[in-house]
Amino acid sequence: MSVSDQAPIGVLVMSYGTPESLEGVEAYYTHIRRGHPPTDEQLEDLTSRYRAIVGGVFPLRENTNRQVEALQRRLDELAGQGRYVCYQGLKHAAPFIEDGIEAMSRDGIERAVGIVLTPQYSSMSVGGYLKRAREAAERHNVAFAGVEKYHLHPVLIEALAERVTAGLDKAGVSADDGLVLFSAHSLPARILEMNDPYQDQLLETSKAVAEAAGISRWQFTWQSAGQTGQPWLGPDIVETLNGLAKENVKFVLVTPVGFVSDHLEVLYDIDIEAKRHASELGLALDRIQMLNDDPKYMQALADSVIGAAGRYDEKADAAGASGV
Ligand SMILES: CC1=C(CCC(=O)O)c2cc3nc(cc4[nH]c(cc5[nH]c(cc1n2)c(C)c5CCC(=O)O)c(CCC(=O)O)c4C)C(CCC(=O)O)=C3C
Ligand SMILES: [Fe+2]
Repeated sequence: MSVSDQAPIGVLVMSYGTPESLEGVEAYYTHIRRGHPPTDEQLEDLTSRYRAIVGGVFPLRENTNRQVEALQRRLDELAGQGRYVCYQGLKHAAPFIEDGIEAMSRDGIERAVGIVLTPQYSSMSVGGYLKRAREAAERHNVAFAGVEKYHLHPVLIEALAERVTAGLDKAGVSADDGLVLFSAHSLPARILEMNDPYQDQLLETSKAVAEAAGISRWQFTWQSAGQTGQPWLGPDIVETLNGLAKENVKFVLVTPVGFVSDHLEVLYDIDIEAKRHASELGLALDRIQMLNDDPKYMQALADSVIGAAGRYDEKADAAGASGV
């Protein structure tokens, strides 16, 4: 093995990003809206949702920091200290995806792997992250290998199944009495015409978790759809809960499978909004604990990163074999 094969590989850990303070919500929202500032009403609406979950202090960033530190430790354990070096790259906040690649380049990193903190691929989610990362990497002459998905990684499925079982146990409900409601962030319905794998992968994750946890009663629903005037994928969780109440379901365990962390779409959209709606319907609603820095989740991420980095070794082997 040549010296360069031992050189550290940069790991760009990407996520949606969250503001650093309530004052930072406007700049964050403007970035999400591709540079168009929100109206006062839109800004107040989003700020009040953050106020409701974090009460003015911002724990959300620290949560991501902890995940990246835990992934770094796991990679060190699996591959040896110094083999992988993690950097953050956020979609809508600093350090942006491009900042992460730039930092790698400054540190002399020549090869990078990118992974997103969401398990399923959509051209509108993971595809967008990887495109930005790849373009930045090209500008900086850093080789880049992206992880597109890990939605059926056996250790991820195990981690989610454990949390489903724990959620049902906590409620004192057997696997057959409660209904497990898998959920994920909706996207504009036009992704269906684009043959996007998002919906299929979400259903594959849900089915695998249900099987691993021995659950027979489960459904999948969308949540957190945007208001863009165009149709988004449905049914939304509110409609789904209405239907379940009519079927006399008494307990629902919401299991977000497209999210891995405690953030706004979970702490507000499920814990406050969906819960309030469920209670109006006389339906008990609880949610699984999010994975955050769960050791099994870290294992699934580390394994996916090492798998993607393996593509560099294959290339090196092929080059060696052909004498290039
Ligand atoms: C697929 C998907 C994921 C899951 C995959 C992934 O993780 O990437 C995700 C995650 C997240 N979305 C988040 C926050 C927001 N998303 C918004 C708006 C939008 N999301 C979209 C899609 C997704 N979003 C889309 C198509 C829009 C419309 C505008 C656009 O085309 O981009 C808005 C604007 C206002 C609103 O509509 O509420 C906010 C505040 C936070 C962080 C919250 C925190 O701070 O904890 C997280 C993890
Ligand atoms: Fe979002």
